[in-house]
Formats: sequence, structure tokens, C-alpha cells
Amino acid sequence: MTLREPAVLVLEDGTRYRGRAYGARGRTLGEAVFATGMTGYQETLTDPSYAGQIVVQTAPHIGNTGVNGEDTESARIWVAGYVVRDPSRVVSSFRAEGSLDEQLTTDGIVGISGIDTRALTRRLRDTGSMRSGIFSGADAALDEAEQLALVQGGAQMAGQNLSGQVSTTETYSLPAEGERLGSVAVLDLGVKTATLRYLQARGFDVHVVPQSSTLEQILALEPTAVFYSNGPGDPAASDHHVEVLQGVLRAGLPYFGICFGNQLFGRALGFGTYKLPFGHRGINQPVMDRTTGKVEITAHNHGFAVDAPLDGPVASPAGFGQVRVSHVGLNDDVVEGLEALEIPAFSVQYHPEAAAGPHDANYLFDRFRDMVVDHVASTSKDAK
Ligand SMILES: NC(=O)CC[C@H](N)C(=O)O
Repeated sequence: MTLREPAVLVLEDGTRYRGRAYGARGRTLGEAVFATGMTGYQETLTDPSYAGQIVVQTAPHIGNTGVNGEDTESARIWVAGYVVRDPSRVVSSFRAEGSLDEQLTTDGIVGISGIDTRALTRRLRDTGSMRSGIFSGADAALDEAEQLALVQGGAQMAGQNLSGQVSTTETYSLPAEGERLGSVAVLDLGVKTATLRYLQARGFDVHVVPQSSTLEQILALEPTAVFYSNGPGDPAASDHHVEVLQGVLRAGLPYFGICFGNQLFGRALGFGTYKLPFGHRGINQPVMDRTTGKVEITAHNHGFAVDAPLDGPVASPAGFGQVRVSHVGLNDDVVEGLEALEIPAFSVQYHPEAAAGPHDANYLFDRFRDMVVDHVASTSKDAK
């Protein structure tokens, strides 16, 4: 095997990690974050929530099963860059349609291999996520000071609104599977396909609407319920989505949100959000469901979190009645779910669609379906 040409990963604090070019050649900038999933690299790469981020895989061997058309969570790879230790030299899976290296190259994703990802992860854990850059091809020859200046000139993740880069621009609809219970308007902030499938499988027609949609546009669809998806960026920079959500809640529509949709629900209820030092990204995170007392192992991908009191219920500062933290991360006591007690609305910070990840939290889609069915039953009784 020919050795790939040199490449370098530069962190904003000036640390440099030398490796080999992987995927497309050139340069890329983004926030360096580590993901701890041992499997599911294809779902990770195609998760729109990773837009603007250079993802470091802690699993040492990446690419073993190649890529296929089934495991993608969106139409393309979204990570800004990709850092791995040891790319697989062969692709070994009956499902493989190509190699990851080729896919990264085709999609123009600049990566780097041969990096001591353990050392890098420990550094990011100590310092927090950092701006970074990968330089390969002609850019590997830029002088060190120039590379560092480019990295330090890159955008901070805090304060960024990235929804417009990943959202659909046109509304589209998908049919319910099985008995039809109603329709859900999904605000596409970077939605994953697994989420849409779970909503369809619970009996809902799904109308996926652009992130720029107004309250009037959403209400015009006459949805039975509203859903806000996961997505990239800082929830503090999403005032428009928060105002629309407050309108949805005031209109009395049932609401469910995942990840970014949890952070925006938190803001709509009147809480703040903050940036975690290095975030949660992986498929092995323990979370307590305070409704049942059960602990579930869950998939996470978030760098921000909601700042709400764990010992609730408390009055929603924005006037939506009593609310409480429904789920808590057991590694660090971070808010992992919110529930309104007087209106039909809840959300989770993690990923019940589990793509990739364990299926422990799939029950949340049932909880959503049951909440919508109960709400429809109680409002039609009132109308009689
Ligand atoms: N997966 C997501 O929805 C991520 C939400 C947000 N961008 C964060 O990093 O916390």
C-alpha cells in the first residue's frame, strides 16, 4: 500500500497533530469534537447536526463496513472534517456499495488519518471543544503560523445559527404507516431520516417544513401535532424558532422535540441554554427517565444544554404552567428531557431514533403518539 501524503490537524491553542491525508485534499475549518460510538460512522457523518464540526472518532478502526445507501441519515455527509486513527484498508460487508475514503472524497470532505485520537480526545476533554483545521494537499505546505491564523480566524460554534444550511427549502410530505392517527408538522432544523420513519410508523402523516416557516404557515397545514428536529448550531441564536414554538404551544397543539428541539422547547418555556465544555456525542450515554425511574442507554450528539432546575416542577418562566426536567444524564446531571405538566408538550435532548445507537428510548415515540391520541380525544369531547 502506498503511504498517503502528509496532512496536519491544528487546534486553536496551537497544538498540531501530524497524520496522513484521508478523503478529499485541501483544507477545512470547524469545531473539533469527539464522538465515542464504536459503530455507526455512516450515521454520524450524515447527521446534519454535525454541520460546522470536525468530528474525531474515538473508535480506532473506521470504514470497516464501507458505505451503503441505507444507513444514511440525510442526503449527504455534513461534518466539516473527519479525524480517524486507522482507516480500514479493506471494505468488508455484504451491504457495502463503496468505501468510506471514496465517499469522503466524492463529497469533498477533508479528513485526516493516523492521528492518536485517544490523546486528542483527552486534550479536548481537558480544554473543551476547540476551533480547528485540517490541512492536506497543497494546504499542508502552508507555514504553521498561517495555518494557525486560519484556525483562529474561524467561527466559534457559540452564537451560530446554522439551520438555514441544512433545512429543506420546500415542504414535503410522507404518508402514515398502518392506522392513521393524524399528521405531524416537522420543523426541519436538520432532521434525520430515522426520526421521520418513526413518526410515520406511529400512524402520522409527516409534513416536513423549512426551518424558516412562520407560525401561520405551520397552522395552515392543520397538523394534529408539531415536532422540532435535531440540528446544528447554538440554540441561543434561534430566536425565530423559539417564537414560532411559543405560538404553537399557545395554539394548544401537542409538541415533541428532539435534541435541538429540546433546547428550543427549553427556551420557549423561558429557560436559558449554555455550552457544555466538550459535549455528549456517542451511543453509550446513561439517562434516567424520572417518570419510570428506569435508566436507559442512549445516543447523544449535543454541545449545548438547557439550564433548568433539576428539582422541579417549577413554573415556566414564559407562562406555560408547571414544567419539570423529565430526564437526566447520569454522567454529569445535564438536563436530558423536559415535560410540561399543563399542556401536551415534551422533549428529549438525546436521540430516541437511535441512528446509530441502542433502541432503549424508542418508547418516547409511543409516549408522543399516546399524548396526541389523548389530546385529540379530550378536545373532541370538549367540543361536544
Ligand atoms: N443534535 C442536535 O440537535 C444538536 C443540538 C445543538 N446543535 C447542540 O450541539 O447541542
